[in-house]
Amino acid sequence: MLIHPEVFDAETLAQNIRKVPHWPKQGILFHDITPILQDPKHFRLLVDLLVYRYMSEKIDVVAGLDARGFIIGAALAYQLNVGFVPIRKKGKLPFDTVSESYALEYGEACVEIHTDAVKPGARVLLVDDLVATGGTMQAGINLIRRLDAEVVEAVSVLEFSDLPGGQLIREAGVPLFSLCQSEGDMAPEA
Ligand SMILES: O=P(O)(O)OC[C@H]1O[C@H](OP(=O)(O)OP(=O)(O)O)[C@H](O)[C@@H]1O
Ligand SMILES: Nc1ncnc2[nH]cnc12
Repeated sequence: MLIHPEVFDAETLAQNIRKVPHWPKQGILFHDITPILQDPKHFRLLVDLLVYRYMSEKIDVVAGLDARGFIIGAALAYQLNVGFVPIRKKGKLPFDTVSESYALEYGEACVEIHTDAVKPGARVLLVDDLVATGGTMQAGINLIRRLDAEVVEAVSVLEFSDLPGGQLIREAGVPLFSLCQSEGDMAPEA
């Protein structure tokens, strides 16, 4: 049975995101969603809020970004009764892939998707835990578009509203739905 969104709201989720200063490097305030996942009520709330949003939409497949997008995306796909496609960090997928490189606040990364993972014209929901610079989500959008499929909406648990990531995604023509917004990912001076 689904938790109705009026029973719990997304503020409950925001309160369960742990902030870890100076991880993975000095100056970054890491927003850790694992406390949501490890509590069955909050994990269900997170997934059910998204199930309610998309259960009446025509979605062909959910794609999840490595790594926490796998957890949320797979649970959502299961409930929506559609398939799940992983978009993985470089070198992990065994079959033919297309790749996109991008910059993170704390380094560089490259993500890949199997070339047969989504059909041309498929309506895809793209899921990750967080949008900071938007580089990861944008790379995922580019991959899906390169397979001639459509990103119906990009979904995140948390969006940093003081970074341009969300805006960039929307300007790329993809609606972004974030359950929570937060300002500032800079850790206080040590
Ligand atoms: O909007 P962006 O600036 O691209 O940042 C967001 C990404 O950063 C984090 O993952 P990370 O790359 O740290 O990898 P991980 O999932 O392996 O922890 C997060 O889970 C997003 O995928
Ligand atoms: N501050 C942050 N916390 C968690 N994931 C991130 N990805 C990029 N910046 C991040």
